Amino acid sequence: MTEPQQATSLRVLVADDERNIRATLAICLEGLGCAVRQAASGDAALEALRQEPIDLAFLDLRLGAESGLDLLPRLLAERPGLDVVIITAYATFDTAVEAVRRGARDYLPKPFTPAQIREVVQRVSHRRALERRLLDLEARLAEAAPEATLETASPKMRAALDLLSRAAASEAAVLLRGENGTGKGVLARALHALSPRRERPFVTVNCPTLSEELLASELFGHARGAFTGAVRDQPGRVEAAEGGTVFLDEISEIPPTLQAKLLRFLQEKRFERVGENRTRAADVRIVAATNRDLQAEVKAGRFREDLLYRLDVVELVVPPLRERPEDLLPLARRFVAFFARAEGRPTPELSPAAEKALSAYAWPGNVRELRNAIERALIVSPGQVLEPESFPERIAGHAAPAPALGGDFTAEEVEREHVLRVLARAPSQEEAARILGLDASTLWRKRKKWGR
Ligand SMILES: Nc1ncnc2c1ncn2[C@@H]1O[C@H](COP(=O)(O)OP(=O)(O)OP(=O)(O)O)[C@@H](O)[C@H]1O
Repeated sequence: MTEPQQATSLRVLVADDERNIRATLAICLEGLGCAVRQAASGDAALEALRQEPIDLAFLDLRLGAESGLDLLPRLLAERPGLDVVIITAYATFDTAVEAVRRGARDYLPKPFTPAQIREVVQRVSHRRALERRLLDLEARLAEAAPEATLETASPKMRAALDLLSRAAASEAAVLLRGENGTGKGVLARALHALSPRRERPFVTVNCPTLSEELLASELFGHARGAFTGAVRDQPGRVEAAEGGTVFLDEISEIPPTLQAKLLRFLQEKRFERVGENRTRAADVRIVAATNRDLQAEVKAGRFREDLLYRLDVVELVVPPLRERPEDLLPLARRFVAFFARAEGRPTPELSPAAEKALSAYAWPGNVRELRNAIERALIVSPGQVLEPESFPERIAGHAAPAPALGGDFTAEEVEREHVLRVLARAPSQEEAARILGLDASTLWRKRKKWGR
């Protein structure tokens, strides 16, 4: 995590009718690295806010004849994110409460010390840095994967999606089965989005990542003191998802005692928080996913048969990527476009050899592996065409041998290979044309002929 932003870049307004106070505060704030504006009246303060993106204002409770409390909402209306600290020689509990009620962040009785000012400035800088970081993370999360597509040309996937949309309308528990990375999480979310519960929360619980106690608490919540670290009452995911869907990922990893609790919850929609006797009810739909053969787990005595039958009222098998070859290239192109956009560069093309390599590879890690391979390919290949070499050897190795000089290839095959490779490494078409000694229109015609 980056360090919270230092006070240096805070822009601070000091609004006080006493010149001495303004000057003292300004010196102190400048000493902390802030850029300071001064205002002797309410109008001057408003004007300063209009002109500059002020972060923090110290506002006197009595600005001459004006009331700082009345001015406060006007300042906030001018700049909604502003932090305001009321300063006053007439400190009373009531005015402090009223100031906070009207939106002040803090309240400082005069005379104040430089240490108090430093503390205020540090608090504000710290909070602002955290806010920015949160916004940044939210933006990056939204960018992390392209919108999942439910379009498919694969008959197997089509059948799975048809079943998904039929199941969505019902209340039945759904079990998604498929290898890692096939998109079970994506489909669980799609099921929720297609269901009548779509306006309510979709909440994921990742079963293998937690200890038994923490998983129980994650699902059903806990009472204060239920275990070490349980410092307050805490609702679980089941409560957080009220009216919506809970997605239990990797359900086979759920320990036996919790299997019993989950079974009861599926039967009665009732549960207790860990460490509490009160029985609560929740209205949620359960969707679970597994990459294991749960029948085999039942036979081996690791998974309760009655729970399995409650979970797989509708069982949906998500085919691995190698069994839906029709989806491979459309998905790959989608990822190429997505990661190119994230880097702010034009979308490169996949060369025929690269397409061939991608199509021939078995993708044991499924859609996730494809996504990661494309993300990496864009990093290592700045040009406009992705060649097999842009991909890791295990994938590139599936490409047909490239036409080589002096080999059994036609002149056009060699020329095509050469031109496409230059296009792949050149930063622009113009530069590629220059290297190849072709004019732009000839290069364009050749590309068109080769379908590039
Ligand atoms: N149809 C799709 N369109 C776009 N992206 C997809 C699609 N299917 C899967 N992905 C992407 O592939 C990755 C893996 O998907 P997801 O996590 O849903 O798989 P999973 O089967 O739940 O995996 P695991 O079993 O490992 O939890 C994610 O980055 C997801 O965004």
